[in-house]
Amino acid sequence: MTDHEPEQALSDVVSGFDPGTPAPGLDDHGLAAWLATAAGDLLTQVRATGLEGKALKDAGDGAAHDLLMRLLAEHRPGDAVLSEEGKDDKVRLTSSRAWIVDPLDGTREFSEPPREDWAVHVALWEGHDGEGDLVAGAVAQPGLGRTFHTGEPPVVPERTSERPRIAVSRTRPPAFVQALAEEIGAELVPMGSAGAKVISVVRDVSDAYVHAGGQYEWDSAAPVAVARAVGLHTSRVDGSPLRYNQDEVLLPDLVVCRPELAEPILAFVRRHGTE
Ligand SMILES: Nc1ncnc2c1ncn2[C@@H]1O[C@H](COP(=O)(O)O)[C@@H](OP(=O)(O)O)[C@H]1O
Ligand SMILES: [Mg+2]
Repeated sequence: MTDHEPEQALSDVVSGFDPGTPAPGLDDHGLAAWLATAAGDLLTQVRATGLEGKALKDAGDGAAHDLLMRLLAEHRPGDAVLSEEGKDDKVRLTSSRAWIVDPLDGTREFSEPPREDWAVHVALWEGHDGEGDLVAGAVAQPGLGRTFHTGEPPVVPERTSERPRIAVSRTRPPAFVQALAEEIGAELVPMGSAGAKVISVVRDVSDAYVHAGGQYEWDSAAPVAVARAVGLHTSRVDGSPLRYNQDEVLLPDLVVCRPELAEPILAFVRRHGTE
């Protein structure tokens, strides 16, 4: 294989990709799921081009972003969009509808086949003047062949582990979560992608996801919409609500967990902070 072959394969994949058309009259939940699934399918093809490392990460981020922007402009032309990979158009702050998308969450893990802890996030916020909330969301996890969304929220299985399992970043776990785990008798489950970690709670692969130290609205919007729809607890680590479509898109910490774990986790943070 010559060096330019992966680039040629990428160009063929991107130009040849056909997402099809959404079913007529599809509602916002269904559209979010359709969009996330389509971008996930494209990313799966991008991952098979032979690109590696940074070239693969950049190709995935760019291809998924371009596809989502094109499809949103086509199917929801009046709506604002906030994407990790795009310029932040502040028109979203005066729009009553803003899509918040992370075209490829867990970019690092995407570039490490066959890891499956990466995802596509598509969420919709509705409101006015910064007062509003998430109304729909979808998280595609192509490595699992599944898209989790608010149109058909899955049933969270009975908890299979008596000892709580806390999902944390595999590359930058917050230090306080180790102390938290010791205090509540939990074990840590390191994993990439904020979406994959929230979905691990939905799937009973973990019981909580605790993060602090940095993150943006797109990292958590769609996963949090799904987590709320299935009845999980979602908040900042100080217990206050997660707020989206804000002027400042930094949203550096969160707790998503089975409802019975919220109080022990939040009580630990009240007592010890996150430093
Ligand atoms: N301290 C931090 N500052 C900024 N972003 C962070 C962060 N920790 C995690 N993230 C973002 O949250 C997502 C999940 O991270 P992790 O896998 O470490 O848990 C990643 O999104 P992207 O892959 O979309 O960049 C990552 O960039
Ligand atoms: Mg992300």
